[in-house]
Amino acid sequence: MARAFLFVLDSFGIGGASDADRFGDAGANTFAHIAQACATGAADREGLRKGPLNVPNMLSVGLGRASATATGFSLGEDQAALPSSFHGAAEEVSSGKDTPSGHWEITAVPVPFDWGYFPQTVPTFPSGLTAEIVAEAKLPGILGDCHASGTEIIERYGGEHIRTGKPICYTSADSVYQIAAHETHFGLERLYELCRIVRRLVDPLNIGRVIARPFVGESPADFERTANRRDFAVPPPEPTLLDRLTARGSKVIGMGKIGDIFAHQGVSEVRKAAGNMALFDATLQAMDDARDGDLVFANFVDFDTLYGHRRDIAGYAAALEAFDKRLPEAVSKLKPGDLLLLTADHGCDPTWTGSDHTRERVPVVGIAPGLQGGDIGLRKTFADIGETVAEHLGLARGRHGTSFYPAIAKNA
Ligand SMILES: O=P(O)(O)O[C@H]1O[C@H](CO)[C@@H](O)[C@H]1O
Ligand SMILES: [Mn+2]
Ligand SMILES: [Mn+2]
Repeated sequence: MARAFLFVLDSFGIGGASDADRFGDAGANTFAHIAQACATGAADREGLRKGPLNVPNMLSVGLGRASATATGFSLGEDQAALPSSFHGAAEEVSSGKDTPSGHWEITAVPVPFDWGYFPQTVPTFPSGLTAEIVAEAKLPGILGDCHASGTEIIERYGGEHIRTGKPICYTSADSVYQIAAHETHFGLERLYELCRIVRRLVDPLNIGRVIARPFVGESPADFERTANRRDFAVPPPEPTLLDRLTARGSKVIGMGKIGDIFAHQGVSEVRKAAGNMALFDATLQAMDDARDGDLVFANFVDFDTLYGHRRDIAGYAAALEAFDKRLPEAVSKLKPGDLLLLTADHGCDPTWTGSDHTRERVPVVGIAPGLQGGDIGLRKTFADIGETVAEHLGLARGRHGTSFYPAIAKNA
């Protein structure tokens, strides 16, 4: 049984989703398009990075082979696989390409129902909803009321927000109601309280998340979002892997956004840190703290928020390279019987149009010292990940997904 470590590289898709055209995403491929841009020098940035995408450690646990399974794209020469490493790709069955759907499906609870979405109109929010929010939260009104990129809308309305006290409300292709407000002029606690009110009011519309997007700065040139983002998600529709683990007394340590994504259900402990690297440090500490039967579940959000949505190819490539450099530190923490698995919750191809997520397959790669490892092929649902971790940690089978544990354990 030992321990399990699940790392989600938020938005690191590898293309090839069979239903991508339903989302307008046919051909989107976060990994391949970044790698191709790097190969041509299109992702060079002075002082940041240069040349071909340099991720040898992820390749050594099978990222290249996982990509080949998803679409046929592989990055240069095949890398020597580490002993006990396994690799494959997984397709999402949930109806949305959002963060909660991806994470819940990873924990063996796919989301078959359709979320509520706000239309591509201005205003985007129903007038009755806005009237209720304004009245209950005693606001002078709202700004935005449209689909937008979070950084651009702060640039556009940040000044007016500070002057008028009206929060900036916007949405995206995801099932979200996002609220940007200044940490001091509006107040961080007041923003969270507003989000709680909105959470309740959008429940009947089946909206997945209300997200507080606090920022600081005094002018468009220096407005900056802070690490105090908070997501108010609806709880998963069924008990997840996390609930099944905590119910039998195991500890689930949720790193970064994990607690919020699961509406704090099944998460024994939340540990946060600002930025991927600080989060990596905190995750290494959590790996030390985990006992047999425990799960450390980490979400590395910068890939998505800072680079995917911002369509910043060089930034995304540099973030992958920085993560890759640290991977051996996590691998060195593994003891016989442990399982480390790297995956993603959806794509966010920085070469794609717009600023939304992209429907993609995700990598399922990792290492399980003591097991044989090998090719796990193309999995039909992310839920296979959750069921594999469940079997590894000694839980009974769940209702969704098929464990690939027998495949990697054979001849161990
Ligand atoms: O543009 P920003 O504010 O980063 O918003 C993005 O973050 C949201 C939550 O992940 C997504 O729905 C997308 O809209
Ligand atoms: Mn995500
Ligand atoms: Mn996102």
